[in-house]
Amino acid sequence: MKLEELPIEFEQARPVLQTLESAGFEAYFVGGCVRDTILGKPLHDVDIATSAYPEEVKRLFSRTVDTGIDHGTVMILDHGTGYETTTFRSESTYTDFRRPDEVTFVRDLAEDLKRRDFTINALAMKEDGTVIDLFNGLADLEHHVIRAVGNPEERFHEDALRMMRAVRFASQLAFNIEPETQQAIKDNAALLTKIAVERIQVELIKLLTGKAPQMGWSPFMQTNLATYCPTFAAYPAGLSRISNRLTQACPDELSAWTLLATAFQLTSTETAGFMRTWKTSNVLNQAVVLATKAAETLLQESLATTMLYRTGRANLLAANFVAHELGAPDRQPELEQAYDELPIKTKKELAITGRDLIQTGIQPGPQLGQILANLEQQVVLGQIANDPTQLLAAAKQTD
Ligand SMILES: Nc1ccn([C@@H]2O[C@H](COP(=O)(O)OP(=O)(O)OP(=O)(O)O)[C@@H](O)[C@H]2O)c(=O)n1
Ligand SMILES: [Mg+2]
Repeated sequence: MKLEELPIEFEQARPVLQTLESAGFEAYFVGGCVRDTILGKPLHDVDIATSAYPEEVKRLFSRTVDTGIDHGTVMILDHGTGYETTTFRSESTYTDFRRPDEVTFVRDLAEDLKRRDFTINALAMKEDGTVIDLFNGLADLEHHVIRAVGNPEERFHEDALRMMRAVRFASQLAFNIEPETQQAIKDNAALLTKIAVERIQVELIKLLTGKAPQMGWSPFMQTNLATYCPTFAAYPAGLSRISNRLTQACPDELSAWTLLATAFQLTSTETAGFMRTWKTSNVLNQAVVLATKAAETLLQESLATTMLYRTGRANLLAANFVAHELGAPDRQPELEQAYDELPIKTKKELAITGRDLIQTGIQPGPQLGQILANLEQQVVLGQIANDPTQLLAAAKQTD
């Protein structure tokens, strides 16, 4: 197969391949960029593999950075925004189910491709668009199949995260996992416990935000990968709820986490602990706690004005998505309207500050905080205008 018209990203990287080739080396585009081009999907990074050893690559270009030199990866900055170029590798034994014990550089493309995870990811492309397909990746792309390269068991022993990659690609591409590959995941699912939670998390979120989430979620459940994800084994009912209900891609990471916490029926404290186990950022954790609370409320009743205010716009949208997926009516337009009509959106917008109150003679302290909080609530509820004169008068009355 030869692709006649290549996306602009390849055109820009072409001089890198040409330089390597004129020096007598082989060089190819590899991995996700080839797969996504054939699928007609937009590219996010262009990876290059070459027979040149790292030192040889560095001699051929004037500006390079050793981004992963031990693994053979050099960043070439001579053209465009920079291209990661990795020397063909053949990896030996894997004792920890994560990384090879040692990396051996080789001159042969086939050696490199046969240690890659799935046939659709083991395609290489020359700079002229010729596709090298040693493992029938093109047929699998055409038939929408995720199949391990060679022996699936070996591939999952090399890196157990690949089992999560299988289910996330199934969701992102709406592909089916080939039965032997799926069976090998089931047989080896427990190896997931060897993998860092940060790496699992990335794949889990890609699964939930993928365009066909059930195509990933269903093998994720059937192979027991779900049970070996941190914390998940404690929530069988919540997991089934997602299996039975989820139909749409989560619009973002916030919605994905909110979906999990809501389906698992976590309290705010439990949600915060759950997110800490998954090692997500504090900013995201706080948002998920608020959105989960709102989603749980939306599943029972409508949201009070103070809750709209406390939750915030982005968290409300996530809460509505999740509540809707889990069976509540879609209230997005009315929630957005109600939120946009709030007289103020944050405390910062309140027309007076603590300092203003102190200037009128109110003593600093907890009582002042309480007065301010009451005024804030009254403004949110539309009981008083957000006007300094009126707010100060009301403050004096309560003092
Ligand atoms: N555990 C892994 C991770 C990556 N790869 C190989 O390295 C390539 C690039 O990896 P990565 O960028 O992580 O994945 P992509 O397939 O490019 O997918 P994405 O679109 O998410 O970047 C993959 O295509 C695959 O050939 C692999 O064999 N095993
Ligand atoms: Mg990639």
